[in-house]
Amino acid sequence: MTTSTKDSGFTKWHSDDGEFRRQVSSFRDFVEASPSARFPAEANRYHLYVSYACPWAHRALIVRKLKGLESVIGVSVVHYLLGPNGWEFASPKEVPGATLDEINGARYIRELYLKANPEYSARYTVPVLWDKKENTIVSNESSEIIRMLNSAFDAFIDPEFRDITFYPEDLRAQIDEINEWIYDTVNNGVYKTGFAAAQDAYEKHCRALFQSLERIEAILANNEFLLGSRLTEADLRLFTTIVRFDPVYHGHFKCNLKQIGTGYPNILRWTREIYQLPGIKETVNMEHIKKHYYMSHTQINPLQVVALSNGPELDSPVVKPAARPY
Ligand SMILES: N[C@@H](CCC(=O)N[C@@H](CS)C(=O)NCC(=O)O)C(=O)O
Repeated sequence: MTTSTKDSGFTKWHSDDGEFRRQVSSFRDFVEASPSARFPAEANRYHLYVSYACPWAHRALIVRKLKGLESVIGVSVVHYLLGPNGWEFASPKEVPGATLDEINGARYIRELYLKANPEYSARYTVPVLWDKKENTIVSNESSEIIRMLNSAFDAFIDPEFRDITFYPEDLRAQIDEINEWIYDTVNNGVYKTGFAAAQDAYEKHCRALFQSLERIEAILANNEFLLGSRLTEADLRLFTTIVRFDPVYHGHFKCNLKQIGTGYPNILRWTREIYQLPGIKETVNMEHIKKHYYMSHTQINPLQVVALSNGPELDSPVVKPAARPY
C-alpha cells in the first residue's frame, strides 16, 4: 500500500513497507513561446514561488538566474520551516531571505493550491509557477518548469542570454538518460534513504545512492561536466542535491558511507565550478537549507538541533580536468 495523497499528514511520510514514495506532481501545464498557447510566454505575467531550502525549487531559481529572467519572472521565498500547515511566508525582517506573498497575499503556499483548484487534496509543494493573469498554477513540477525557463521566454530576455540552452537538441537523449538514474538514486535517492522507516529499505537506497555517486565521480574524472564540456540541465539538477549533501544528507538523512568533500574529488571540483558561475552562489542559502531539514523533519530529528558544518569550502579555485598537470 502506498501513502494516500489524501492522508497528507506531516507525520505520515512513509508507506507501510517503510519506503518513502514521492507523489506525482498535479499541475502539468506549459508556458510556450507561441501567443496562441494556453499559457503564452509574457514578461511579468508568471511568478515563481520557491523555498531556498528545497532542491527542486533551487533548480528553478538557478535556471531563472542563468537565463537572465530576473526582470521577467518574479520570485517569492517561503520561510525555511515546513510546519503543520505547510510552507508559510515570512517577512525578510523575521526571516532574512524570506518574503511575504506580494502577489496573492497568502499566508501559506496551500492557499495558492486551493485558489487554483478548491478540490486539491495532495501535498502543497514548491516550486510553483503561478500565472498572475489567470490566477492559477501552471506547474508544480520543477523538471518541467526548468524546461520552460530554458527557452519559452527567450523573446523577453537580453540577447546575450538567448543563445544559452541547458537542453541542447544534440544532447537531449543523453540528458534524459542520465537524468533518469540520477533522479531515482541521487536526487530522490537521498530522500528514500533518509525517510526510510525500515532497515532494509534504508540500506538498499543508501547503497544505490553511493553506487551512483561512484559512477558520477568516474564520469567527472574525464569530463568537465556530466555530458562533456557543456553545462546542461543534468548538471544543474544534480548540483542542488550535491550542495546539500555534506551539510545535510550525510548526517540528517544517514547518507554516510562517504562525504563529497573528502571522498569525491571530481564531484567536489565540479560543484565548485558550478557554484562559482556568476549568480549561482546567491541562490545557495545554507541557513535556510540547514534549518529547514534539521528543524522541519521532527520525525527524524525531534530535538531540532541543527548540525554545524556547511560542507566543503566552495569558493576555492578549481582545476578543470583538461588543465590538470598530470
Ligand atoms: N516533483 C516535485 C517535488 C517538489 C517537492 O517535493 N518539494 C518539497 C520541498 S523539497 C515540498 O514542497 N514539500 C512539501 C510537502 O510535501 O508538504 C518537483 O520536482 O517539483
